[in-house]
Amino acid sequence: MFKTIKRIIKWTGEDKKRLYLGFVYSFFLSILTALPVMGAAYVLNLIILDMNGSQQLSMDWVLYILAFLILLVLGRALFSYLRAKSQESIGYEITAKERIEIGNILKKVSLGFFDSNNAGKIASAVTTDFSYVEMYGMKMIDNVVNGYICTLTMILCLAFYNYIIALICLAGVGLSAVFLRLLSNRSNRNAPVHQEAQDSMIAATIEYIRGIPIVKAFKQVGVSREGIEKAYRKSRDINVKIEMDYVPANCLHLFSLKLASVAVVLAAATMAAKGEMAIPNMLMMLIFSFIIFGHVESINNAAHVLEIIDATMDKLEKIKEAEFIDKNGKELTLSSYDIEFKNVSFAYEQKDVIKSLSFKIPEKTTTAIVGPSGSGKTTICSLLARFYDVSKGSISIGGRDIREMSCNSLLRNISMVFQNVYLFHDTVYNNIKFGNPEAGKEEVIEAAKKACCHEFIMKLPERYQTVIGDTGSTLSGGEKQRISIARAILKDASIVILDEATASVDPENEHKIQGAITSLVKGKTMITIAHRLATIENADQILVVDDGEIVQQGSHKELIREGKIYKKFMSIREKAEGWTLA
Ligand SMILES: Nc1ncnc2c1ncn2[C@@H]1O[C@H](COP(=O)(O)OP(=O)(O)OP(=O)(O)O)[C@@H](O)[C@H]1O
Repeated sequence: MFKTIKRIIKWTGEDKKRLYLGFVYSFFLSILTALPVMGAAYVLNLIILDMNGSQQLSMDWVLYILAFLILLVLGRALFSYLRAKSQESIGYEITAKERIEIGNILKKVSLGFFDSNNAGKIASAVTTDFSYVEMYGMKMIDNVVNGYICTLTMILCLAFYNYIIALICLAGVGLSAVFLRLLSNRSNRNAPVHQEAQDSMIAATIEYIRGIPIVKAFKQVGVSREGIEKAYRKSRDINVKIEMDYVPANCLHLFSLKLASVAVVLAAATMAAKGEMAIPNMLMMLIFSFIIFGHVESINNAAHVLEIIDATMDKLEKIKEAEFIDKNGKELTLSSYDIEFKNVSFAYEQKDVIKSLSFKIPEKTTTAIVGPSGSGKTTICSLLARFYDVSKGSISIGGRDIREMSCNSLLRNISMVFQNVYLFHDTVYNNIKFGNPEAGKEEVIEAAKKACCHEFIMKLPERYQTVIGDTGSTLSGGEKQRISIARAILKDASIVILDEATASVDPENEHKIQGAITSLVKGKTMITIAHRLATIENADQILVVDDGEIVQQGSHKELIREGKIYKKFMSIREKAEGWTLA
């Protein structure tokens, strides 16, 4: 528990001073909590002495004390405010910074990182897990550190009146600390298990929401719900088990505090009965002991949350340790755009996917990559964009190895149009402008016109300011594709990587998409994962990939002459498109 507190304090960085200042306010707060009780006991004592006739009560003196007590209460409110002001916002400020930092890290890691860290794990780390740190981090530090400050101050005040009662309280706090340690150890063991169950639950929820259209289409609602129900049930079972695991240590902790409370009451009452302690002082002791044990009880609650925070910090540190794919990359400006793959091999974890591949793509030419499903076409493009690094060999653009370049300077030269278009939940305008944040309104509209989208955008309710539904759900497939092409046109990069849609679109949309692509690739070096016959036939060069190797390379005519896999592939495409080759 204290290790986690030290860790959180370290994590507060520049705000550490504010945190420490909060501890100082807390110390004064404790004194201001103790003084009114002591003052009240003193006044009560005077009243009793007056009633006994042993001392005359001066009303002026009582009024002074009452005014002083009011001042103390106001002072308490002030220090409470100052403590909250200096400490409570720290958690929110730091987590906001951390979230931004993690967002930046995620942009720079290899895509392989996301294969081993599923979306649920990352999403829960930056949302739910982080909210524990955000909302409870400072509160829990307050509970523990300020709780102990207050406890020790109160015990010192008690010792001033009666050292036996102070010792009983100290013993109660000490004994509870032993059980607190037990509780802390259990929390330490259970927190990662709790988080894992939570990660699976979030991953299952994301999966369920993403899959809803397919589920509806196949009328498989029951089957799809099985996954999330299983994850929810598992989370429930784990949480119940964890709670049960806490019960013994929790009960022992509370029992030790209650036992100490009873001992305080008995000792104070005995002393009062023997006339060794005045009744008001006895009442004051009891109030003090309740305050002390109340603080220690909240430390118990904090122990559990602090262990969850500790596990969260472990998880976030792991994300932060992720290696940047371009850690040695420089900001380079390219002057030519010939692409060369030299003996490139690549494996996803253990699976060899690209095997010693070599080819050249001259600047401003078009290259079509064809091949069976799973042969490695997408992987080749991902390697060129450096979503992953090659395992062997090298890829160069304009004679520079892409590993010398930062991802920013590399991707500045590449536009990508994916088959599965991703549009942000934002306006049409911003979705296009994403291609070039510096672009003005005219340029955005110009790009939209070239990509044949201007017409349909003008028919949308808010035109360019229409907000696109989640992942573009309010637009047709062809419209989404054209918006993504407009985005790429606006980027105006020298290399275009295009994954041609496999799904057939209606002839009008097909025609418009082709028009948009023609505008996009004018004067560029283009690599297409090609499915349409026209694209393949018109390419300057065709690479036929099979099982991660280039099995044929050349122009359409050359490859048809060679026959082999290309001819077979083309005849399948012809049948699909209803063409016949001359
Ligand atoms: N992230 C990944 N992790 C592990 N294996 C992967 C990953 N992505 C692709 N693969 C595997 O690598 C091989 C090549 O995949 P790739 O997507 O490059 O093929 P493709 O030719 O583009 O296929 P398609 O035409 O079906 O899109 C396949 O066997 C695939 O299962």
